[in-house]
Amino acid sequence: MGIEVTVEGLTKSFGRQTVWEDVTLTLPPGEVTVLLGPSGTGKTVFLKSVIGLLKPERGRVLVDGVDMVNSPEREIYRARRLFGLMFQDGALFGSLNLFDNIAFPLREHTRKKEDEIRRIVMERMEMVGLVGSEAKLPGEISGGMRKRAGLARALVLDPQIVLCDEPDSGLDPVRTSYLSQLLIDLNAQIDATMLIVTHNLDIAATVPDNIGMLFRRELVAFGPREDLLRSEQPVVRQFLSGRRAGPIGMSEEKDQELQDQETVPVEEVRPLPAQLQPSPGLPPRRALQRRLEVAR
Ligand SMILES: Nc1ncnc2c1ncn2[C@@H]1O[C@H](COP(=O)(O)OP(=O)(O)OP(=O)(O)O)[C@@H](O)[C@H]1O
Repeated sequence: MGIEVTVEGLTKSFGRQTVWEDVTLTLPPGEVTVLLGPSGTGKTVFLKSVIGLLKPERGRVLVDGVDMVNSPEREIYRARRLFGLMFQDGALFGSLNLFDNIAFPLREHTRKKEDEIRRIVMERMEMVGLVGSEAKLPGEISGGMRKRAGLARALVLDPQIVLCDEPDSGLDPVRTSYLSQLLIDLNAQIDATMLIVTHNLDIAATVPDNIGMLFRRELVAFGPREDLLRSEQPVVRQFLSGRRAGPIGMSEEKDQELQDQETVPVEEVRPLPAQLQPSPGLPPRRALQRRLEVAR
């Protein structure tokens, strides 16, 4: 089962530049959360802070009793084993074939024998639809395949928390739909807590249980998918509709004067898109069952 991640009063700066401050949120166990925000608002910095690769100046990130900000490095290192991390470009080693890339964390962090490693790698490659491509080099496959390989590699150590940084970047709309389904299917299979950074509005609308949004150095919104998709908050509405009128400008913050001159177009009321369900044959998502139990 996925592990809860609790973020309390987190503040991160680089020199005099505050990236965001006082961020507080909870990622419930096994639930999928999408983190949105204009470019440069610190989404990647947030992921790196959650896993303890960057050190915020204030606040805590609690994971399985370890504070990923303030605990001793040894404990943070141990807790990091609970995470699977998928970077934007798949971050594969160019000289290793897909099998060896995906096997890498197992060879590096465990003492498993080669036949056990083969079993796990093939199982993960099957999950992401890459069986048959074991011998290919990253340079010989498409961007979408590289992303799926990055995802398979993020899964080999049986993570209970999966962090994905823009898993859709560079993918065409059809591949992005497949990726959305893959993320939900993986969640149904492994029940890991997932945090996905994306700019893709279809993913935001159909994949997560929760959505958060960073803007102007703050977490300006966080809540259930349905609430965010229906939100009347100008910055959330603007981002989700992709229009120019609103508080977000080309360089993140728009001049108030300019904003006052804008006429915000009346949006047609669209039905709320349904959340994706696991593919036929897969188990139901346990996180949703847990939510229902809590609501009873
Ligand atoms: N190691 C670092 N040292 C100094 N500044 C950094 C460092 N890493 C990130 N930043 C700054 O922090 C800010 C947030 O960067 P980040 O990459 O997290 O944004 P983002 O929201 O993920 O952007 P995008 O959507 O474009 O990927 C940027 O201004 C960036 O220049």
